[in-house]
Amino acid sequence: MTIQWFPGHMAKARREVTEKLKLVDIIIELIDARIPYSSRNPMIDEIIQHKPRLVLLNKADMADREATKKWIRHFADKGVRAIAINAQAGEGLKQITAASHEILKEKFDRLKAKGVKPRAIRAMIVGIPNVGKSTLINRLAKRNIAKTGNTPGVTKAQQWIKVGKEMELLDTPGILWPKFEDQVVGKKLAITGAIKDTLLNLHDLALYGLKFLEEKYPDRLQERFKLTALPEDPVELFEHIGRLRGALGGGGLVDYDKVAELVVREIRSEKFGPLTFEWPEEGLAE
Ligand SMILES: Nc1nc2c(ncn2[C@@H]2O[C@H](COP(=O)(O)OP(=O)(O)OP(=O)(O)O)[C@@H](O)[C@H]2O)c(=O)[nH]1
Repeated sequence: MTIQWFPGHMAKARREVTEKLKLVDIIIELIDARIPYSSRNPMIDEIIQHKPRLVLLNKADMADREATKKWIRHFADKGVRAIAINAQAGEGLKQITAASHEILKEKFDRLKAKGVKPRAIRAMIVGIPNVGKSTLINRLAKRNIAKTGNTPGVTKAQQWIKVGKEMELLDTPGILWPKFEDQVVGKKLAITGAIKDTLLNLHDLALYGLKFLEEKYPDRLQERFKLTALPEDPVELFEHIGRLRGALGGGGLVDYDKVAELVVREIRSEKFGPLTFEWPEEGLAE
């Protein structure tokens, strides 16, 4: 689903998350393992304040394992617990309750010392659109609950979903807006499919993807497009791919639109294997 984010929507989304903060012990922040920086809401720290949090690197099946390990260490260095999961296949989900327990241990021990009866941990999932919030909620609930495509601003009665005996989850996730200002962030969101019907020029996006592959995964690029060498000129690369794949138009000329479409589609559908588009050592501004 695509949401056009206007200032009013952002204020409303923020307000909704802020209100629900009071109901929960912990925030489960869902991000995309392929773009852990770009898939975070730009104001997340400000919004959730000092509320304990667990970061889930979702879609880890589509990300570079090495990068995911590094990101987990990177978060740990900042004192934030992060876990890699695949919400679609239900992988890594057992760790969620265990990690939440650890994060909240002190708080719950304090309550216990005060004589408060032990209770389940209350949690809420937050994240930008398309990061996998509904998929995860359904997985954790073991049934179909969250409608994919909740729009911020549409309030309904809160319900709690039991996740085993030890956790309760708000049935509606907090949907927060993505980063917009930075063009490269926009490209990363588009190339991973977080923004589908992209306003970005498809040629630009394909070029970005090819350049990224050339820099980070040159072997995979060469292999897939049967390249003996990587051409300097992107036009040459487009020509080569077009002829190889028969992406031709009138007069047998290479159709650049078709090539761009093909490149973006193949990157999104993992034809180049699992890819991570940003690494912690790049020192992206936090
Ligand atoms: N490969 C892979 N795909 C996933 C994973 N989690 C979710 N997806 C897919 O990502 C897409 C978006 O998932 P949703 O659960 O609808 O995302 P959402 O965050 O609820 O999206 P909004 O409702 O727009 O806020 C769907 O096509 C899911 O099947 C995962 O771990 N791995």
